[in-house]
Amino acid sequence: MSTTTRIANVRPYGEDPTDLYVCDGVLVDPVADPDETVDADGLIALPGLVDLHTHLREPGGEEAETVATGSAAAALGGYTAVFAMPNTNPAQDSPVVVEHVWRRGREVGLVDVHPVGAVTVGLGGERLAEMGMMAASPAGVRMFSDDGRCVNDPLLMRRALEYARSLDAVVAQHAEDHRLTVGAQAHEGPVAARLGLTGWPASAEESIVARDAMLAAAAGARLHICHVSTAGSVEVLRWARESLLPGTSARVSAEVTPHHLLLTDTAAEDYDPVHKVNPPLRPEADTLALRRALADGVIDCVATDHAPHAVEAKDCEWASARPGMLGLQTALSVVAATMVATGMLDWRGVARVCSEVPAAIAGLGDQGRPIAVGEPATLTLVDPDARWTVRGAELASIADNTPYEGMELPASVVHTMLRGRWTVRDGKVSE
Ligand SMILES: NC(=O)N[C@@H](CC(=O)O)C(=O)O
Repeated sequence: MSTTTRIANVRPYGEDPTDLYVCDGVLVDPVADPDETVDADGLIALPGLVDLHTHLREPGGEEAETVATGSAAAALGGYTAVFAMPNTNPAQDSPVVVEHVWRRGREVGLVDVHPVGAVTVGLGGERLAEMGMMAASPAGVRMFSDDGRCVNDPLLMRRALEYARSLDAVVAQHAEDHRLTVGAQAHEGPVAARLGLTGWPASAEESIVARDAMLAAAAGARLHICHVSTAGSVEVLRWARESLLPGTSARVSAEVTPHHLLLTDTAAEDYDPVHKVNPPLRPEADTLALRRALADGVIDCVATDHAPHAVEAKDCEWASARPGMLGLQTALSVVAATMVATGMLDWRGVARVCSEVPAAIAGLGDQGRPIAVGEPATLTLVDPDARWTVRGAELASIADNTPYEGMELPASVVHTMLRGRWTVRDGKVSE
């Protein structure tokens, strides 16, 4: 028998309080005697968050994260769908591996897990992977990326875009010209020079963004730029939108990570590898340009680049440490701190950049939907007035490499609902 739930006094998108009713996984008209009432006084309802950029590490990196622990972190962070990047071991470059990750996601059932397919075999940058076979697998892959590596060869990138177009898929590029970042450890600038760390120049990212926008325009294909980190990339994207793409069938979208909205290159001054990430943290002028670009739509959405690493990979000297930071459980709070508290986005804007737009970029039909009768009951309920202190050891991930350790952040996720089922209640994963 169907049960009905009333979510009482909730504020959709931060607007006026109302009651939402849920039955059989969808939002329905008011019901006289609901089976369950959840008091949501003071809470904001957002459509469930969608992350286009997550590293779940399974298969092969289970000492840092698994589909189960990463799904728990995602649900606790308010996410209802995540895209799992293919730099696993073996890589997600074949139908069998993407299907494995997709099935594990369904077994765990806390969040929709969409495996991203590799563009090239083994992320080796030499031969295209079986993109068509991955698209045809039960995982239905529609996003391809070599994330962690750039598809550096322009001819291979062109072929990938053309092939993706025929599959109605998007290529997500990790924009880094590897010829310009050999040995790079931190943003190329005065801070890295002072610390004696080899620099990662902004132009290594910006030149690939420009090149790939042109390749996408010529191919009439869909390109997504991962983790945009510089003011120059924003200007290239703005130019592509205004001058290059009109009149073509191409689409170019872009994401920014929470850590690039909040943290700057000076974080490396403590030489703590928890602050080492790819692309590197940039100077404050970039951070502020990224916030403005997210507010005005030149950057389309937020993606976490959740990158768990085992202790051995981080508890070492800077140069040997692996790049990457946890992000799933802190993303919404960092967006609240950088975009809402600064007045640059309201909660409707947060719904747009953390749910609606990423769902549209990935072509998800049943996520990022309006909070309205007849729509899926896939929701995140947020306490905008809460403040909490981040403790890596208390996060659901196996790894604890959060750059926000000990930091007090605003806004917390209280409940998460996936198609009418609570995945998180009162800040805890539902059994
Ligand atoms: N973003 C990161 O710093 N790390 C990513 C991959 C990458 O290097 O982009 C990871 O998989 O750890």
